[in-house]
Amino acid sequence: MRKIGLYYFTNDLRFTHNELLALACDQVDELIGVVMPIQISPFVQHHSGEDQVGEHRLLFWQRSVEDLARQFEDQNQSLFIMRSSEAGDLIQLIKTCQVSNIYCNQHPGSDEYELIQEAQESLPNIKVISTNNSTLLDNADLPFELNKLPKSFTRFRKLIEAGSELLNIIEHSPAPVLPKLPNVLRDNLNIAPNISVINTSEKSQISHSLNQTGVALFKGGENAGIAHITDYFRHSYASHYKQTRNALDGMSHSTKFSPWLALGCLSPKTIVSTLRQYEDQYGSNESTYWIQFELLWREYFYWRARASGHALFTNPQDSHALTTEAKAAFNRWKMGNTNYPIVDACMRELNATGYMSNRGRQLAASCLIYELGCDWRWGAAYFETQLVDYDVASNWGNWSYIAGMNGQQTRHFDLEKQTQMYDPQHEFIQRWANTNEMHQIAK
Ligand SMILES: Cc1cc2nc3c(=O)[nH]c(=O)nc-3n(C[C@H](O)[C@H](O)[C@H](O)COP(=O)(O)OP(=O)(O)OC[C@H]3O[C@@H](n4cnc5c(N)ncnc54)[C@H](O)[C@@H]3O)c2cc1C
Repeated sequence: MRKIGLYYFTNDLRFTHNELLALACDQVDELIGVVMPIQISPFVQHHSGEDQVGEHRLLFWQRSVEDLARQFEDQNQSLFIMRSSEAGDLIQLIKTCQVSNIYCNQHPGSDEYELIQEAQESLPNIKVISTNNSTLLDNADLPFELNKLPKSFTRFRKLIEAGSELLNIIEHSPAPVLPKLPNVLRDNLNIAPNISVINTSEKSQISHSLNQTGVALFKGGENAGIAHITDYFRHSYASHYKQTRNALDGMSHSTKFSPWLALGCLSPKTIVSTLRQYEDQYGSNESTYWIQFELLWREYFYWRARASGHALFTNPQDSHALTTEAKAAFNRWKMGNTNYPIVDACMRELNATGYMSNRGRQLAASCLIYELGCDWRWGAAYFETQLVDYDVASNWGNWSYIAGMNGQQTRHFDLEKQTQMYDPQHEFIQRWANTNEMHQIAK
């Protein structure tokens, strides 16, 4: 019997160096590639006060999906988008196309994970092949059971680094050859009303409006991501990363890999593999090590999200008790009008570009929680709507970490002192003080 596979793309929007896609192409005779639409949940809408995804995040995602769709077209295939991320729609599609195998990344978000579980429970004969397609490590690599994940990052990192072969990654996965689309779909697309073909020739609706209000700092898609890492490692930035990474702006002060990593346009294995090549050629130092160190933070939050499930989104100090004053402060924070100049500059940068430095994120989060007395989840939810590099595990994990959840110490930053350290001449603050100057991003 012919095997029909369905590849469900979530945060692994890439064609090459996609081990799971290569596996699917090897195992099935016909393949349907579908992308999950970008959406924010009612929980996030409620906590952020926003009813849609910000234009920068949406545009980056659209470009990434289009880039992937183009790679499908190059092999005379099509990439589809689901009309919704409801399990019912997915189940309907599986039944209509007589799918036997589903391939999907092990997403750290509990909603995404449950969707696949629901499909599997309703269709017990379906084979679900789900691997860690967006992390450095696989479940089997972990030197501990997931329910015994170390509480502290340092302990986690040391255990991983002790198994040194885990991080000696040499990548060699050729671009896959796609099986053809199932005949049933090719002959009549109308039989699957819950999906539509991604048309790469249509101009994105929002790109025009974006030019009026902000700056697209990053171009979505695997090709743009590969161009970015190639360019990054062509320079000597990696050899100075540790000294520059905390800067509030400057495109080369930190790697800016995060948007492509978040959507899976780039695999972290590609980055580590390229980093190793750079070290072989130009030598390793504390800075090149530190890029790996930061990628291990990403890894830590991924596994923490997997271990926590829904608990990642809870706050024992429920915000119902919070006053309307806190809500008003939250709205001012979102707009960059808190009267804490460093935080306002960061928030205006986020709104104008969809990006904020790591230092900026820490200060903005600390201010919302400790100066303005808001529920940390409001801020996490707002970041979710805006960040081009939004990643459920890194975002909610970092916020809960600063808020001192999970038995961790709280992280309250002294904004005055941080301004002295990271913006002593107030250049960054000035750049964003006047919203008319939003386009002046430091290069
Ligand atoms: C409140 C808050 C929210 C955040 N939300 C996100 C998010 O939604 N998505 C996201 O990718 N990162 C998030 N981060 C982590 C970090 O701020 C960004 O990864 C980083 O700023 C991206 O810029 P870069 O690629 O130049 O980072 P670099 O400094 O160059 O770091 C290299 C890579 O390491 C990883 N990394 C670095 N720092 C962290 C960290 N603290 N936690 C997890 N991974 C890290 C990223 O993948 C990054 O691309 C958040 C941090 C905070 C404090």
